[in-house]
Amino acid sequence: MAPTIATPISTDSADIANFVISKGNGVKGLSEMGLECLPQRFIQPLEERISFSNIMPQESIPIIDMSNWNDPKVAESICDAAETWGFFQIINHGVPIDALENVKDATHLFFGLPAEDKKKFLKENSPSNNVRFGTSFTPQAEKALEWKDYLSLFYVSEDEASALWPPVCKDQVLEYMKSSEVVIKRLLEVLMKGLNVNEIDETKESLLMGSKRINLNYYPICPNPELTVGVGRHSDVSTLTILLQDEIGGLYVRGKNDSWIHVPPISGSLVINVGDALQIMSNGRYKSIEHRVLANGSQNRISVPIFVNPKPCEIIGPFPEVLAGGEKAAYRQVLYSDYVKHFFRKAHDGKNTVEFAKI
Ligand SMILES: CC(C)(COP(=O)(O)OP(=O)(O)OC[C@H]1O[C@@H](n2cnc3c(N)ncnc32)[C@H](O)[C@@H]1OP(=O)(O)O)[C@@H](O)C(=O)NCCC(=O)NCCSC(=O)/C=C/c1ccc(O)c(O)c1
Ligand SMILES: O=C(O)CCC(=O)C(=O)O
Ligand SMILES: [Fe+2]
Repeated sequence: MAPTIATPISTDSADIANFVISKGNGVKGLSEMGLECLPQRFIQPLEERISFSNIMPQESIPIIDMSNWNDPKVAESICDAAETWGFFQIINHGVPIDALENVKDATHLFFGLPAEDKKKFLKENSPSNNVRFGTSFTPQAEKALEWKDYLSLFYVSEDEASALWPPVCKDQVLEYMKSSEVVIKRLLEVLMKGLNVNEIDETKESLLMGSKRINLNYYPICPNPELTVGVGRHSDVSTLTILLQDEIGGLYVRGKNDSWIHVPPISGSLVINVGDALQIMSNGRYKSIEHRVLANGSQNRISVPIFVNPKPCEIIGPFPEVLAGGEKAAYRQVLYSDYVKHFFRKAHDGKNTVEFAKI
């Protein structure tokens, strides 16, 4: 008789949720048990799984060389990309390659920690609301969980980060955030000029980039990648998102007519996307486009998005400069922290978040 292999958990949904979410093992813990089948809790309805017939392999989001960022042609391509695609990649952006490599290494270091160490940063144990380790986006609101673990860090100050962020990654994350400040400002300046906003004064700075959140995402090898997702369809609630991905790939952006376009990894590049806050402030000129991430059956993937956001206490709405020519406001004035709470209280649901602010 074949020996029975003791499994550390049953496949019962409650046991799986306890092991993954409450015990701090994450989906990485499940993946490393060598499961042969995806547990039921992660199986997405058919319509949420990526069908390869809708993927456009010949299409690509723009790739913009930032070395001559003062060149009006570069500015034009940035504004065009933000209007037409909502997504683009930048190369020669000035963020040192070492800073990118170090933050990717640090992401692997954090997720490589034993569950007991990562558990200290679960919502219920974390020393601060600004530091959170978790699995999936909103497990309490989701019918099917996403195959993703994350560490989410809301930046308040260097001192707070030094005191509270996980020691294995905090220096590298802070260095990456600091070294990306220049390119973030340049992008916002260019995008604002395209809206007739010629100066980012203190008020505009707080509206556009008054807060930042950085997530370290870990997508472990999945036993049945075709049945689940790494991240479900959503648009970001940020002003702009600056995303660093590794060499694995798997991010898809919504194209025309229900199609999906892959964002191929380009060594040293950064993916930039418009978030809902910028869509609202530009009165719909710049678009926050739906995107999602596939699970992978053979490789572990990481990504590191920086969400550049309005300050939570700011009231956002279409800029007066955009409405000056008589254009009608498509969005009402909303308190940004109300907008974010609305986003965090529901499962990912494509482009629906922005309905909250529509007139
Ligand atoms: C977000 C709020 C408003 C929440 O504050 P507060 O009211 O004190 O409550 P809270 O208990 O911290 O969180 C409220 C809920 O949001 C959820 N939440 C908070 N932070 C996160 C997070 N990082 N990831 C997932 N859920 C979160 C919590 O689970 C809470 O749910 P519940 O416990 O009420 O059921 C506050 O922290 C704030 O104002 N932050 C500043 C602005 C900000 O952070 N903006 C976020 C931009 S992030 C952004 O653009 C995208 C993030 C994202 C994340 C995962 C993905 O998978 C993804 O695709 C995208
Ligand atoms: O992992 C990625 O490539 C994208 C993740 C994402 O969309 C997000 O965290 O908001
Ligand atoms: Fe996103």
